[in-house]
Amino acid sequence: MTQVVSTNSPLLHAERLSSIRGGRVLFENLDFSVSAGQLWQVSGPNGAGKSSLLRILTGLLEPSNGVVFFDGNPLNQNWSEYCQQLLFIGHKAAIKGELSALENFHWQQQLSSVQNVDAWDLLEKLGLLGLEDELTTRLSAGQQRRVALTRLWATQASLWILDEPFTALDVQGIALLQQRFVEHLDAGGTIIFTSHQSLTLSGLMPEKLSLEYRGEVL
Ligand SMILES: Nc1ncnc2c1ncn2[C@@H]1O[C@H](COP(=O)(O)OP(=O)(O)OP(=O)(O)O)[C@@H](O)[C@H]1O
Repeated sequence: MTQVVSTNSPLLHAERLSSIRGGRVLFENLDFSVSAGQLWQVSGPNGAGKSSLLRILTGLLEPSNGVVFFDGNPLNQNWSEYCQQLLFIGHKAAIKGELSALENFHWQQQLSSVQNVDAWDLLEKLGLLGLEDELTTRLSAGQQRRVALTRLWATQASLWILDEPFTALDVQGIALLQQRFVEHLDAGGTIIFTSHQSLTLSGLMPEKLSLEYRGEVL
């Protein structure tokens, strides 16, 4: 069951966020608010700073300037609550190549708060049945992505931050993931994701945050 934060303030609020990396200003003075139950898509060309922004929102990367608020408080003052509510899947899917799909699932289960889901049902849903004992490093890119995404069916986190979750998925995988988005949003959950593609499932109408590529070096 998704835990929904009850608050009148935005779930997540970015104030005057700036990021300078590799000697380039990626973005400056970004202000936006994400309410519980919303779907946000961060888009922009390669190198525009999408992953950097997501990592700042997760607290993994310090902004050069600005503050991220969760439930009305700066992240560092609300850290333990934030970690309980957050599920982050980065661009490089967090799976262990030396473990099988099944072992990866169990490993993830031990790391995070999870719903009681049947691993075999989940592997079947994600088209991984029959591959459960294969080392994930030997799976295709799309299959590895599917292993990483099993977390979305097992988590209790209400806020999902997902970097390129659709990468490498086939048509059926994309549809499955979009359906999972719908279920999470219907349950009051919140999703912020990056993608170069448009969502195809009707009913999924993300708020858009577009970053531009700024080539000038400081
Ligand atoms: N670890 C790092 N150290 C220094 N600079 C970095 C680092 N990672 C990224 N950068 C800089 O930040 C810029 C933006 O990277 P980022 O990954 O946020 O872009 P992106 O919009 O997610 O790109 P893509 O669409 O290719 O995934 C890069 O072009 C690079 O100059």
